[in-house]
Amino acid sequence: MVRLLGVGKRYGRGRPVLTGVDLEIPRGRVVGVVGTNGSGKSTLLRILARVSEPSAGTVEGTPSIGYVPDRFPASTRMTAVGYLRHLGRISGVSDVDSRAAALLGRLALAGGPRAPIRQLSKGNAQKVGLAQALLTDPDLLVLDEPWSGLDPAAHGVLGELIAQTRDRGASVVFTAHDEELAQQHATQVYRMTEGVLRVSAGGPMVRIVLRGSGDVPWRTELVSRDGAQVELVVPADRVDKVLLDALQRGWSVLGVTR
Ligand SMILES: Nc1ncnc2c1ncn2[C@@H]1O[C@H](COP(=O)(O)OP(=O)(O)OP(=O)(O)O)[C@@H](O)[C@H]1O
Repeated sequence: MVRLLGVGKRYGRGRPVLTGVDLEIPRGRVVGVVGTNGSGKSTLLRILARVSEPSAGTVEGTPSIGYVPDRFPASTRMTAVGYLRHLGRISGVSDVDSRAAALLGRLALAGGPRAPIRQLSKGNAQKVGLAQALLTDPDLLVLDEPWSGLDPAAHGVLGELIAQTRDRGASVVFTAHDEELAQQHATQVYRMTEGVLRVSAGGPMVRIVLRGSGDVPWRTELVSRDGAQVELVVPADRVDKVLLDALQRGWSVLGVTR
């Protein structure tokens, strides 16, 4: 349904934020993208949502899109239901009032559907953002860190909404910081490392902390580097190889957490 080929992104004259990203999102799939702060996840999602153009490569496919950015802009004077009604009418949604009320009810929006959006907390504004993205039954639902700011009850509802979207044959792409959470909800999980996207192994992951100097040769596994200390998240079946390789290169192993 959507395919990115060799997608790159650079803001102004800065260093590339995305490099050679190939990604195919077929119908009925849920794709999770994990990675550290600043690795390029939101940039990738903005390109998928068509609110940003890539600097290199191509984006194929023209699905209808529902997009929730990492921070839903909650500056409007409208009420939640008024805002959804307005958007629904622009998009030609026929039963917009009942759909909006049902979505907001399900997400348990604090203050109810007539709550003024400007007065909502981050999590509640996020719920209006989700309702807005789902209102039109899009072919592709793009969710940037949808779990952040949501309370545990809403976590469950979000999981159900993602599964229902998948079950009606649409696709979902989301970002998350927590690999386990991503594996729980996605059919396929990718890891973004400094703008390079790789399939994440999917099996159990192991955290390794090393101390050493010089280049880090395990780029796809790199989570963070703080001076001489490096943290990697490695698929369990690669742990022995990475540890052996690290010791041979003169790194010390500070910790292994399974
Ligand atoms: N509009 C912009 N102009 C210039 N640089 C930008 C812009 N948007 C993002 N960047 C830079 O691109 C890099 C990747 O940012 P991005 O928001 O895509 O990362 P992220 O993985 O989503 O991070 P986080 O987990 O913190 O949300 C960062 O270095 C960021 O500073």
